[in-house]
Amino acid sequence: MTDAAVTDTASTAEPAPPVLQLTRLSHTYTGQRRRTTVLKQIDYGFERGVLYTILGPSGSGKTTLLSLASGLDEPTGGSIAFDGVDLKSIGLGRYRNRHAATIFQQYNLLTYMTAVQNVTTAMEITKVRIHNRKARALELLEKVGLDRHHAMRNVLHLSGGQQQRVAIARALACDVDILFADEPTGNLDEDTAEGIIDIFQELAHEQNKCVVVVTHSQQLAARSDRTLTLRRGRMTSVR
Ligand SMILES: Nc1ncnc2c1ncn2[C@@H]1O[C@H](COP(=O)(O)OP(=O)(O)OP(=O)(O)O)[C@@H](O)[C@H]1O
Repeated sequence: MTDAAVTDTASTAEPAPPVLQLTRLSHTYTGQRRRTTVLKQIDYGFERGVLYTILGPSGSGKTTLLSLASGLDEPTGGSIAFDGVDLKSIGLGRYRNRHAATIFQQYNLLTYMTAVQNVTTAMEITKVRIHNRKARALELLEKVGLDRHHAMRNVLHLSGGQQQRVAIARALACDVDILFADEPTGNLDEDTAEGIIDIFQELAHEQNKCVVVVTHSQQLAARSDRTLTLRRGRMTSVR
C-alpha cells in the first residue's frame, strides 16, 4: 500500500486503476565522493482524469521524481509501470513518444525555430495524426495566450513567460495519456497562470488525462484534485 496519504477533492464512485504505478521507487545519485538517496521506496498510483500537484521544499526530489515518471531517467530501485507494463519493457523512448509529455522547468525549446515550428515538430516526432499540423499548433498557441504574431517568431525573441507558453502548447499538442509539468506557471502573471490551470483541469476532467504538476504555487495546488508532498525522500499528504 502507498505511503502517500492523499487529499482528494475529486468525487469518484469507484477508484480507477492507476495509469502509472510507482512501486518501491527509489533513486540514488552517485557522485565521486558521495551517494545521495533522493527518493525512498515510494508506492503510489496515478489515475486518469485527475489533476495532481506535487509540492515539497527545494531539493526534496520533485524534479527527480518527474524525470523518472516521465521516462527521462531510470530509477536505481523499484519500478514504474504504465497501464500495468514496466517502462523498461515498453522502452523509455517509446513511452515518452506515445504516452507521456513533459513541460520542463527550462522549457527545452528548439532555439533555432519559431514557436509554431516547435509545436509542429513535436507533433511530427510523436506522430500525431492530424491533417493540418500548423493550424492545430496555432490554435494551441492561441489557447495558451500566444497570438499569431508571436507564434511566428523565433523562440529566442520571446520573453521567458512566452517561451513557457510555447512549452505548454508543445506538450498539449502531443495528445498523450499523461502530462507532466515542472513549475509550469513559474514565469507567468496571475491571469495567464489561471488560464493554464484551467487547461490542466480541462485535460484531466474532460479529456480523462492524468496531469501531474510539480510546483511551489499554492494557487495551483489549491485548484488540483490531489495534492502530494515530497519530504526526506517520502511522499506524504500536504493537508
Ligand atoms: N544529476 C544529479 N547528480 C547528483 N545529485 C543530483 C542530481 N540531480 C539532482 N541532484 C540532487 O538531488 C536532490 C533533489 O533534486 P531535485 O532537483 O529533484 O529537487 P527539487 O525538489 O526538484 O528541487 P527544486 O524545488 O529546487 O527544483 C538535490 O539534493 C540535488 O542536489
